[in-house]
Amino acid sequence: MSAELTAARYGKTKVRVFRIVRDGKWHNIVEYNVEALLEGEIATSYTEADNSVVVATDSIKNITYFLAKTSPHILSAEKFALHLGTFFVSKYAHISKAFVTIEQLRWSRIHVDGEESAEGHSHSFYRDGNDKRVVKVEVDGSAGKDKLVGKVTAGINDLLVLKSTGSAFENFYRDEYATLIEVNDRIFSTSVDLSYTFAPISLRAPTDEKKVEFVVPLQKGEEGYAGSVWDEEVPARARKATLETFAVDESASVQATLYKMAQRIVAENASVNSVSYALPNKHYIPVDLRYLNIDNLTPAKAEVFMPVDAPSGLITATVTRK
Ligand SMILES: O=c1[nH]c(=O)c2[nH]c(=O)[nH]c2[nH]1
Repeated sequence: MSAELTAARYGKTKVRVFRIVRDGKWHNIVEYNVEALLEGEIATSYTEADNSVVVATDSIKNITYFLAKTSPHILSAEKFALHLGTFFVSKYAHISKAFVTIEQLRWSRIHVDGEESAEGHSHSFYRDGNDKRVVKVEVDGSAGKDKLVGKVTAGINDLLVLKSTGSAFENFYRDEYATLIEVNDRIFSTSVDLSYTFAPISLRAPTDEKKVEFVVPLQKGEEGYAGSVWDEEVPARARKATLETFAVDESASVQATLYKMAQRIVAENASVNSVSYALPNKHYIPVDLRYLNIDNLTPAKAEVFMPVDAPSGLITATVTRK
């Protein structure tokens, strides 16, 4: 029997980064969990115990903190991920690709009655949700270190939502295994995982010796600006489309609501190529109180429910621009 190495990628994960950007008395903050993985001419580190090709994962962590301190793009997860990926591929001749994933935790300004501005407090924040923004970046230098290509996927994980009506599930396939009762009114709850992709972008290689430069190619308003990942409004529009569609849709199924959410994100974001959702159907079962002669089962009378952790349905799909 013989076998060979067919894939190899390594790096650091769960690098926890908190950064303050001070603008006078106004503080801007971000909290990121960063993963940075590298590919390239590293096979011998696996096959021949040759560590000379290994940029230590400890160094990868150190670089993440170094750029968190020095990158002018730290407040944007997309730009910071692209900056970090560009650095690895530019700095190390034998590293051809970098895969950077950033999970951004929520911190929003506290609003204090009669104090500060409408934007909220200048330096006090709270965690206003357990959903995370997720940005996945691949920086590919395999066609040449001056021909860097960036591939970006971004989205949201763990956005928990529930609606107490406006959801039905009827006319599904019936056979001897179908025990589920059709309902024209039910609870619909899901924990949204959303991701959307942009067309690959070309990235400018750093021109300085230390390879720390990262130039955002074109800003909004500049000639040739293509939107794409540089459009900082995409995350807010995608979150709003998800929440609003969920709220107002008269849902025939998780599938049908998912499709409407994805359609709206594609329609509203010219640079988004495809949208994927993974929606667990978190079941809430009306408690049967017939043994006490109490009706808690007919939809209009169903008031007490048992939330079910497992199993849940899991509805997924990708909608791609034609
Ligand atoms: O919206 C739904 N989609 C399904 O595919 C499904 N299957 C099921 O049992 N309940 C539901 N609900």
